[in-house]
Amino acid sequence: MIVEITSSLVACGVLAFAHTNKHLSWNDAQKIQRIFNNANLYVKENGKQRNIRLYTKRKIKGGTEYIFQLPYGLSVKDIEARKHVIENGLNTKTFSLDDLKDINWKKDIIPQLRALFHPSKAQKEVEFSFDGMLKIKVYDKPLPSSIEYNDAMRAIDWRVPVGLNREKVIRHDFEKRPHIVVAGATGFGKSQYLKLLITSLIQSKAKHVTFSLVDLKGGTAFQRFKDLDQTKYFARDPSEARDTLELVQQEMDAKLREVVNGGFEDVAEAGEKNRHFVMIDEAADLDKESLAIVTDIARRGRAAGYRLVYATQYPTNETLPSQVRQNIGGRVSFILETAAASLATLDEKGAEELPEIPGRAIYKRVKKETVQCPYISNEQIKERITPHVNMRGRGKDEQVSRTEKGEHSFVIEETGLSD
Ligand SMILES: Nc1ncnc2c1ncn2[C@@H]1O[C@H](COP(=O)(O)OP(=O)(O)OP(=O)(O)O)[C@@H](O)[C@H]1O
Repeated sequence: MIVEITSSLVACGVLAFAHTNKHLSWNDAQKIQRIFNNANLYVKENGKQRNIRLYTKRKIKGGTEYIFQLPYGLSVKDIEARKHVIENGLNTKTFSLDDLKDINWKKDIIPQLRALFHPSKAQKEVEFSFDGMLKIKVYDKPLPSSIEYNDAMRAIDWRVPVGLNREKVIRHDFEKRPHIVVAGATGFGKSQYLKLLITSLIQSKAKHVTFSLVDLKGGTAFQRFKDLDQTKYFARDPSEARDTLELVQQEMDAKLREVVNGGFEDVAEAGEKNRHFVMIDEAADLDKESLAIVTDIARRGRAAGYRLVYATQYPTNETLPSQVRQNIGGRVSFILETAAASLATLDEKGAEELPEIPGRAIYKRVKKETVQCPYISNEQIKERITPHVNMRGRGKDEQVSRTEKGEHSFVIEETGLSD
């Protein structure tokens, strides 16, 4: 009897509270408009405040898309920079009258009310796009925090997986955009992503891909790939890196001459199938001479079939010179420590606001999107690359040589890499 009276009193209290505080039952479109207003995302025209206006909404997989009209003068970039404010607002601990229908009034009400306010209920994520109208996708659940790699995600031709959004695998096309930057604070998935890149290229283009691997983290990231048939150069300190890059530059020059002398614009037109990937992990540790060569590869590599993958934990205007940035068609950024680092990588803020989840990244070509990079285990890598590991006794016609200073660097005569 006492329990029933208490329950009824609490229920009346909750209903009265919800009724007098109508904002608690606002839908997401209303909340978004309110958040825009409070975050100064509006314009003033002839002394009047102009806000975003809801045009329509529609259900999408995992959430709802709201389509708004933007007032003249409100910039999409400004809105994107406040993504975290909008997400926080949508996830502020509130409940709607709808939530009350799940309450069992015959049971103890207090724990059920507590559960309603529990933060785990608040996990909405938003994504923006603009095509004349501002589209805000509100997802009820966040992207998975870990996705295991499987072969359905593999590279297709030179289109290499970057990660998954909520609908599909997003791939980077190295034929359309020959170079990428990979940036991220330590421990959030750069090396893991480079390993995925190499493995998936081996899976799709074993006969046509060549690697020059520059691993300035002491050889740890690329170690398992150094004996691949496809690995031509392997360097693990700044001096070996310089030697390697000089050799790569000479070869690139020769290839360019060949292409031009053949009367072609680039390797694609010349029908050349091979591509040479120069991958550098911790590019900030390159010396000045090496950085100049990397800049040259970024500038002239496309036509010669040379592809640059430039990874760094410290993206700044010095480590990412403007000539490199101008020629980079794709950027993959894991969480970064500062807005300045995000600006240096993506030309805009935002990577500093990513959740602290390894593998969570912003991928930017022209537009950007948030993805979860698949996780590939060392066992999975081994399984896929072992047939390509160059073992003595396999009777291959190979020759290991060393660059002048690089005791561990080697050159394998290119055999079996082309048709
Ligand atoms: N895509 C991913 N999915 C799930 N976990 C991941 C992913 N990428 C990385 N991790 C986890 O984070 C750890 C660190 O990743 P990784 O070595 O790639 O970081 P990093 O950015 O290269 O760091 P550092 O610059 O210090 O070497 C991995 O050992 C793994 O446990």
